[in-house]
Amino acid sequence: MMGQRILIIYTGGTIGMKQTREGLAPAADLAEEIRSLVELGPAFQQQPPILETLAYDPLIDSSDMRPALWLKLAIDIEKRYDDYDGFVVLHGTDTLAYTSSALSYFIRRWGKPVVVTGAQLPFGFPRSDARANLISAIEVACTMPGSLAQVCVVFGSRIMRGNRVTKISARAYDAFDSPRYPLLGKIGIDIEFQGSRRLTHGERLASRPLQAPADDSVAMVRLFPGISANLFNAICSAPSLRGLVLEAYGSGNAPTRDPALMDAIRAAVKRGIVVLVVSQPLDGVVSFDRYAAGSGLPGAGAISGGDLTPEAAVTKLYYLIACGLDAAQITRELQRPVSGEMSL
Ligand SMILES: NC(=O)C[C@H](N)C(=O)O
Repeated sequence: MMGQRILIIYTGGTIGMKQTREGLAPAADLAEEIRSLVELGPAFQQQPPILETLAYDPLIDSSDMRPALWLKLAIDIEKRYDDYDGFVVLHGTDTLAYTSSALSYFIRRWGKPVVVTGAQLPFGFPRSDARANLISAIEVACTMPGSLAQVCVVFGSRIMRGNRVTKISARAYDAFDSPRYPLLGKIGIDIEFQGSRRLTHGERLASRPLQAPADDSVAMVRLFPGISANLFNAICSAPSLRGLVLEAYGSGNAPTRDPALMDAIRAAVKRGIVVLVVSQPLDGVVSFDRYAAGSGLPGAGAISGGDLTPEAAVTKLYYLIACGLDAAQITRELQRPVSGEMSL
């Protein structure tokens, strides 16, 4: 029997960086290192996987990631979907949670693992996590049970649903967590999958052609004590704005004693801007009826994002815009999951 065929797409990030005078910067020779990778886990001793690589040009620090690139990544994977058993995406950690969320929506074929990973230290550095993360990602791509196959993030000791992760550390090797949803599995001496985290896909939108969404069609605002209607109006006056993620306090609370702010939100919604509310705490869920202070936002026409992470919320808005939906359709689609990103 042949080994699994895995395509490794290298987008950049610390995992393949080299030291330059300006600091760490992406370098191209990681693809060579991957090809010569022999130190694969026990799962491969009998049947080594067939690894192929696709390196992007230019390689980027993930701070340069853009919505159009999510679409390109999704198309690159979809085009090759039948040729491989699984996909590994090597990505910088800074915006990895956005990309893994975006891929869970933008890739509209299901049934194969798409594993996103990266590293906190470059491949060649002593004590780097790059090799371990890469090998774990390949092993997960080869062995993930079909019933569990989805866009996931493998990093440090955790296997997580792609649209549930958030970066929690710029220093620890366990840089990501899935605070609002259980892990898909754990990486220790063995890789242990949690078989019950099966995913049901919303297939409704899969036939709609995707257009790269404009960068400035989505914005994100985090509430803070002192936030003013003026500031909110200034952001919402951008003519291209279609959707706004509002990071509210706790279970969706906002300063309801500031009628000007609530009026500004109401006016934005009236102009066709979809306002999607998520919760600021790592382990937060929007539940507007818990506090009186939670009544302001739905009263102004904002929509609950439930337990969506901010990353999954922003990318979902971009995705629904990429599907060509209008404000009423976007509002409707936000109430249900596309790809397991929210609990109902
Ligand atoms: N650890 C990393 O990969 C950070 C890097 N700045 C990136 O996101 O590309």
